Amino acid sequence: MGSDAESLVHVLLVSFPGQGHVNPLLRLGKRLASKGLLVTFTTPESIGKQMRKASNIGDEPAPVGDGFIRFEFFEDGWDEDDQRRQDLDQYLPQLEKAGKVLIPEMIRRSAERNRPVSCLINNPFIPWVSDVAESLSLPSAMLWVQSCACFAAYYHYYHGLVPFPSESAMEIDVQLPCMPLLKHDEVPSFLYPTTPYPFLRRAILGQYKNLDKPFCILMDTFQELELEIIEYMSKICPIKTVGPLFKNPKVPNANVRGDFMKADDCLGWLDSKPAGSVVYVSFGSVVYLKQDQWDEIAYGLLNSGVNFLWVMKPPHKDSGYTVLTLPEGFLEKAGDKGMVVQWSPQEQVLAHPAVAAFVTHCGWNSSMEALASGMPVVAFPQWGDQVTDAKYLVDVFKVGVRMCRGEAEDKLITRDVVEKCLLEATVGEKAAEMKMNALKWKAAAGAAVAEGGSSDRNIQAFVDEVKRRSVEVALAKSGKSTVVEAPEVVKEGAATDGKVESVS
Ligand SMILES: O=c1ccn([C@@H]2O[C@H](COP(=O)(O)OP(=O)(O)O)[C@@H](O)[C@H]2O)c(=O)[nH]1
Ligand SMILES: O=C(/C=C/c1ccccc1)O[C@@H]1O[C@H](CO)[C@@H](O)[C@H](O)[C@H]1O
Repeated sequence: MGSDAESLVHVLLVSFPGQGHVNPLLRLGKRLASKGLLVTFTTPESIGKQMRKASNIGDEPAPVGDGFIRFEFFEDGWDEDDQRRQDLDQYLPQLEKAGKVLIPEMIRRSAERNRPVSCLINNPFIPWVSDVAESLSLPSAMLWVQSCACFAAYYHYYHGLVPFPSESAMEIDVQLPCMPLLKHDEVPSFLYPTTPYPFLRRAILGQYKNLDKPFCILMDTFQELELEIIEYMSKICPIKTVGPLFKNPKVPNANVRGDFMKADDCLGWLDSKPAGSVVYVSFGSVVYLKQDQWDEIAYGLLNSGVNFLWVMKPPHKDSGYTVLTLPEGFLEKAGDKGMVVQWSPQEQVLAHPAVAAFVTHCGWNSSMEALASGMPVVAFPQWGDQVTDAKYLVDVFKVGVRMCRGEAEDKLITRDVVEKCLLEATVGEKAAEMKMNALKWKAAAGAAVAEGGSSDRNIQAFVDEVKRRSVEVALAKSGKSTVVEAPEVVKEGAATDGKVESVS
């Protein structure tokens, strides 16, 4: 490593190995690096292998703006093809067991190589990272990768602050402070008593047990988007909004990516299509539909006559899902009107002028990417935060039409409904209105991350705080007492009124 990188304050980012977790944490990493930090990004080697294969991840730190980002993966202690990784109730404890040994070792090695770690940052599902930080007397922060509205919903559920659907009252609506009334099926669906995904509820709520440990909760949203609930929750928790993280105005650095699969080339095909003529269809990295629903979407696309780019990702080999197929003759009937890929360069697709609307499962990354790209959506939520995101996209942000309600609905959405929604989102008055709203959000998102915008100021304040704490950590480790008057100004000696003291 060059001496430049060694002189920088070093933060370690630890990610749960899911695409929807890696993407925002890596984007945060790039943003922090661009502001002059050395960032190490880590996640289990099982995913590290895929990331190396899909993207150009080298062994050397990559320069990003004023700083650097590097990757170092860790073994989770299971064989490469262990199927238990698909079962979170088994995998999360294993990850914790391995991580609690290997992350401190990684930090020790770093210190030996003259780049001591000053702060740890994790994303949900792996709250033990804050315990590791605490055990090493290091500060920690957490990046929440969903909306602030969902953060608030889980918070109120965890602390029993308002009634949620329960076995005795399944269909009650939920009123949270500073939020619109959520119908029972607009509450994050892992909180339903009947959810088939209780392991995901446990995984998410695990973070709330440790919520007092991180000194800062970073969020991939922006103040102007969720103003009231952000202000409300900021009085309870140390929240800093830093989104949309995928927009890095100063240093796009497209070379550092965290895709688990190489994206298929579809941009040339999009280039050949007229402006605003294509519908982009993708359900993220985890959701896998049933074959009959897939068929209805296929016919809905054909019948609507729109051009379409459809992501049909292969299921994980251990997921137990059967590989989906397209109806017989589908591709021939679609001809040049349609393209089907296994994985797309989604950020670029959403920014492409040929794309008119996005049929999405409403994962938070996809939702933010759509909003920040000025892209209207057809909301097709399946579970978890997606049902709440869909409510916001359609009723609050007013950039979408609703194609379904999600987990509690449990019914087949027919080809006629699919066709109707596609047309509603692409032609006519409503489509124009949604596009106008989406463009307003795009401008607001751009302003939030531009120099001096709300998210940029928050990132800068966070970086300053990490730097300030890094001096305290270094002095504490060297056995000296410190007084900090202002960020980056450190004096040895006794504390006086209004000043922060830290003693080793
Ligand atoms: O073909 C695809 C599908 C998805 N994504 C990216 O994968 C992430 C999916 O995250 P999201 O929260 O939307 O859904 P999840 O996969 O976590 O359900 C987003 O950043 C997308 O841009 C992509 O790059 N190409
Ligand atoms: O990433 C996940 C879930 C991963 C998982 C599930 C089961 C077994 C192994 C891994 O969920 C997505 O997270 C996003 C960020 O929290 C969220 O916005 C999406 O809606 C989820 O699909």
